[in-house]
Amino acid sequence: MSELAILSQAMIRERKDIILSILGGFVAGIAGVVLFSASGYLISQTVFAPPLYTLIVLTSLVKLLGLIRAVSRYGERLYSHRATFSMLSRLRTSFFAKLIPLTPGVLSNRRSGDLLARIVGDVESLQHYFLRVAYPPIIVVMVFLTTMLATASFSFWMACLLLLGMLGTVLVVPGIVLLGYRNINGHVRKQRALLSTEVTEVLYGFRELKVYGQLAKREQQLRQASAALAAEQQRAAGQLLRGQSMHAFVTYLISWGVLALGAYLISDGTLAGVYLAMLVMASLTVFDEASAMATLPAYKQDSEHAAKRLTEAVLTPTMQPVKPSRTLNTDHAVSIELSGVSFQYEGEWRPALKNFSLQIPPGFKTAIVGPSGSGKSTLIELLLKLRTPTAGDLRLNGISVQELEESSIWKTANVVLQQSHFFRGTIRDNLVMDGEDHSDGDLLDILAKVQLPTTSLTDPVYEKGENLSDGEKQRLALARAMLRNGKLWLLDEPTSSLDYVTEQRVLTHLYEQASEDTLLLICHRLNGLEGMDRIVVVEQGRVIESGSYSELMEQKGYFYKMKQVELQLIGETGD
Ligand SMILES: Nc1ncnc2c1ncn2[C@@H]1O[C@H](COP(=O)(O)OP(=O)(O)OP(=O)(O)O)[C@@H](O)[C@H]1O
Repeated sequence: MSELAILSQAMIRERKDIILSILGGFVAGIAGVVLFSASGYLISQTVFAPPLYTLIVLTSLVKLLGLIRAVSRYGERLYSHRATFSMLSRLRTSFFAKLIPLTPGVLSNRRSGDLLARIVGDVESLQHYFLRVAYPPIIVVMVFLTTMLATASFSFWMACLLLLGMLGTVLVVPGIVLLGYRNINGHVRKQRALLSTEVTEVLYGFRELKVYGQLAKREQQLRQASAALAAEQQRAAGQLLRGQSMHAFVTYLISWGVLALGAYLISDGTLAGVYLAMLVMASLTVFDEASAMATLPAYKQDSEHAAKRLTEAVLTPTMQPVKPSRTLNTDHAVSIELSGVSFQYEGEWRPALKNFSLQIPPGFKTAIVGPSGSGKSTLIELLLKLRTPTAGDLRLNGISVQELEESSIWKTANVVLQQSHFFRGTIRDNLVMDGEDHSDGDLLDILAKVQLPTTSLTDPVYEKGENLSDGEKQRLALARAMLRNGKLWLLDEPTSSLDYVTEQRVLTHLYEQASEDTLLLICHRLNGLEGMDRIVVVEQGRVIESGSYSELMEQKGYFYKMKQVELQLIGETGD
């Protein structure tokens, strides 16, 4: 199964521990079988009042086997868990490294509530693959074959009975359980995903649901989803229980078979009676070693499914990232070049950007304006390499973005996105996010520039900045960007929630700081754009006008009309 390739590769890297754990498991299994067989033999021997030394030897052997069994079981657990956790840590880091560049795409393709729960759960599920699926059958078969060989020296038919039991417990019972479990487990997964999505929706949309009177209805749906999941889980547990019962049935059937066959062979004179208890004990113990096989199908299903979903999430062909090898020079203003760029969100019927071309020389200040939904924010996401264009080329300093390491782009860019995230902590924690050292004086200076002069660095910030107004969040996000020393400013409606006066004050400081840098500002308000080197008007993913403020006003095209509408709205008359 190709999805399990990642697990197999991880297992190959831990082969030393794996071999040791298999060896430990085999020795523990065989020691167990011999221990109980020797006990059976010891009990039978006592009937014949053997010499004392025979009893001493047998008792010591039993004790020694007990010790060997315990030590090798410990070794097996130690090495198998060490291998598992090393594999898991490798998988976690490699999966995380693959996921990070794809995060925006992955998150937008799937419902995030389900996705988050799934990713964490799926990686955890993989640990069961080695521990409970891959290596137990190897040990079970090895122990069975060895026991069968030993039994064959007493009776060929008894060895055949054990072979039958091995086929039953290693193949037939797990196969039957797997068939039933596959179907039930699919339902459990579906219900779990549904519940997880419902919970996320209710948590995030709690306020709106309450205001619009939909909370009771959503709670009811949540309860139904939870009950449905519990019912499916119960069915799955029932199926596993059936598997364990079938295993016990086969165990006892074969052990009774061994007893009956032994009795027949004794009466026939082909087997000495003193061996019967030993053979029965061997049969019971060898099946005990195989008890893990009854639950194997559940773990097999879970880990295979987890591996499949993780592979889908990070390695679908369209999302395969190109290996970037170049870095962006962070010392100088950056030039931007877009030629014939198109981009379409997955599942969308129309492209967000169509054959979009634009050249911005280093140090240029460019405003991008246009109606809502025209593709402006998408442009910034492509420049930050958060998404990959479907066609065309984006270049920064003449280097294709595909060839650039994301980290070097992010280091150079001072970014304010439409929605900024704030973390629980203090204002200081939320300002200093790049790990660089900033003195309190610098931080307070920046806060004053973004018109937050009374804010203290130790003021608390709640999760997602719940205790901040939208305007405060925007100013804090601007302060965060202004603390960086990047030479490329990518600002997506950074002041849309501010009043005109505050906006102008903040932007004055920002433009002062960015005087030598390249600046791309997305905005809806058209005031204050006179100072821009270029204004680009975008509509339906295309550039429809481009030029300086005066050029566009002279053209009397789209921008001019937008400006007239704005002037009328704020009470100043247009032409
Ligand atoms: N994550 C997404 N998944 C699917 N479609 C999206 C996604 N984000 C944006 N779109 C679509 O892409 C188009 C361009 O969106 P974009 O956010 O770039 O526009 P915009 O010009 O920045 O809008 P606004 O001014 O309202 O912020 C829109 O039609 C939008 O519906």
